[in-house]
Amino acid sequence: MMEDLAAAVAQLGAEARSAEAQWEAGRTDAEFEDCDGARYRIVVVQGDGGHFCSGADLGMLGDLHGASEGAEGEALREFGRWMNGTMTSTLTALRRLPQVSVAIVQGAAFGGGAELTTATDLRLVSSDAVIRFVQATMAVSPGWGGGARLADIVGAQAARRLLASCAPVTPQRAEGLGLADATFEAPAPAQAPAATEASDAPAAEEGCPGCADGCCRLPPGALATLPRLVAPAAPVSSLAASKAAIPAAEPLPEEAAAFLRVWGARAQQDVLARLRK
Ligand SMILES: CC[C@H](C(=O)O)C(=O)SCCNC(=O)CCNC(=O)[C@H](O)C(C)(C)COP(=O)(O)OP(=O)(O)OC[C@H]1O[C@@H](n2cnc3c(N)ncnc32)[C@H](O)[C@@H]1OP(=O)(O)O
Repeated sequence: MMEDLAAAVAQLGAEARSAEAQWEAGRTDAEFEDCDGARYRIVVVQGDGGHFCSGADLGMLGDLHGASEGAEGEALREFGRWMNGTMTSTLTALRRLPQVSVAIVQGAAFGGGAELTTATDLRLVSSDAVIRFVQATMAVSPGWGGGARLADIVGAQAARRLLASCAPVTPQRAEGLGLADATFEAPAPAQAPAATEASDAPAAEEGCPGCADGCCRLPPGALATLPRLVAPAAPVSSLAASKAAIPAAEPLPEEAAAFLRVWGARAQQDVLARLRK
């Protein structure tokens, strides 16, 4: 999934740049003439099989963990560096495409999949969708560049809460947060996935900082990086200006550094060991 997305975004970017170059050079052919200098006007990101995106491959993460316990997780850390670099640059490239981009979120958008929802200009969220930033339950922080983008969309404090609580975000809550620009009825009756998970989370322990979403069960260290992840984004005047303002490198280098500090650490390895049982 990661390589396919990277290739598709690179292709779109190349076509948009070449179309703009042709337009400027006055060399437009029939295909471009009626499309304002670019072959595509809008980019839609949508999942299949009833879900938007389930994030990183947990089976592979479990295998990597098992294969590299003796090597102190070097294989896992190497994968984390590759995934962080590839997914952050791909989603930043998607975010910077000149076309208007729209995520159509149906079913689950979990972990990296939730971060993928932040990489488009707009989000249309189906009634059966659940968006869930589960990274902290795996003792890691956003690794696809989605922390800063989430703050840009919902504001820094709401982003901290979503990243710290790992709470399932329903379409209604997403609309209230501004994470959904519109909601629509799911095409077919579908059981919303994992929306009930919050109900089986342990009740907040006495003295928990007031979060009823079960953040008490987060592994130690999972929250250590969050305060630095969601720096307030600079105000932007227009969609074009907002895209031009996005640096081609990862949105927040410290977001990548924070991720690589916790990726492959003991807390994550303990979570992966439980997944393998
Ligand atoms: C920075 C990125 C971040 C990190 O690396 O820390 C991550 O993204 S970690 C991954 C976070 N994602 C999850 O925790 C999602 C886990 N999956 C689910 O909660 C459910 O599968 C769900 C809600 C996506 C779909 O539920 P549903 O009941 O509709 O289907 P199944 O659960 O039966 O799943 C069908 C089939 O897909 C396999 N599957 C689903 N998600 C993953 C995944 N992330 N990695 C690998 N495989 C996944 C699941 O095992 C089933 O396979 P099968 O062979 O049919 O048993």
